[in-house]
Amino acid sequence: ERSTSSFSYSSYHTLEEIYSWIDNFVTEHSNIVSKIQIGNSFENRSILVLKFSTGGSRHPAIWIDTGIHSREWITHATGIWTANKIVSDYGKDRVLTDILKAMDIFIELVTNPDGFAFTHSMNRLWRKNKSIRPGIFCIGVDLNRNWKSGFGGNGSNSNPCSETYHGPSPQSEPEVAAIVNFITAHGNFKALISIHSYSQMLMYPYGRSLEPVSNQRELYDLAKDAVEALYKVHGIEYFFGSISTTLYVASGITVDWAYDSGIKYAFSFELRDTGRYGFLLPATQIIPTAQETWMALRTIMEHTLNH
Ligand SMILES: NS(=O)(=O)N[C@@H](Cc1ccccc1)C(=O)O
Ligand SMILES: [Zn+2]
Repeated sequence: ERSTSSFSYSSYHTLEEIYSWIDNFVTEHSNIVSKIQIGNSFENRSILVLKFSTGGSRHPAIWIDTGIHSREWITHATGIWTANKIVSDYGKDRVLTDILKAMDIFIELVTNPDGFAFTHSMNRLWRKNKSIRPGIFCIGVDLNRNWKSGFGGNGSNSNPCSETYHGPSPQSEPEVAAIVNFITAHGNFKALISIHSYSQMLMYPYGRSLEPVSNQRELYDLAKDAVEALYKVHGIEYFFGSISTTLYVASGITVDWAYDSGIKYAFSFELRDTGRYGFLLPATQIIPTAQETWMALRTIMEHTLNH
């Protein structure tokens, strides 16, 4: 493909198509977007991040990741649409323009490239990465259990054959280590949003325990505002609250690490639907899902800008 104008935002795409889109997208919007390789996956694929910046050296930053669980295809598709929305609305949407005047936005579209490639080639419902280790006879680690905060706790599994296998040690997986190293080296991230599917929920830490975070009231109120903004678009209802009280206890997760690292606005989405199609959400729902999710993301980013 030579340009993003022939790219269908209402279709699901392969890893190669997404990486090609990224190159075209950065070329076409080089004034505000750049591509950063933050590392390599276990099978040695590039791990790519889009940086949206209007200049400045170390602007406070917002992190968004999609596709950490490879079968959750609606999340990559939503991330791609969101990237295009940002460049389309910059200069037109006052809130977004104010955000980008003061902050940088980083989006990692394919956070688990090996798993994603595998969902296209061999197993559509693959969740984990594709790491293998001597003497271990099942493949992959759950990248949403491999983070240091609460590592190995309840809601993660030490059995390598489990779908929630936490891995041999915190950040053992290159896909997780790459993000930790990048965010830690940058040192000025104010918000992190990790996007999953499905269940229609907007959640914040902690997953590892029922203990409320120090700014729990603020996160509750912000989540409430965000899901109301989401609802106004297509009437889709989300639950919201802390992960452990809204969904289940889960340990070693992205947002607990982010929060404990000082990123006080840490959220995780579970996008559409509530189980009718689940991970196999029809492509006809990509754009409606992305449109409503954008309004929630914009609400969280605006709050981050103003606090
Ligand atoms: N997307 S999902 O079906 O895997 N559910 C997620 C739920 C989840 C999402 C964010 C933080 C902790 C837990 C999971 O990792 O178990
Ligand atoms: Zn998930």
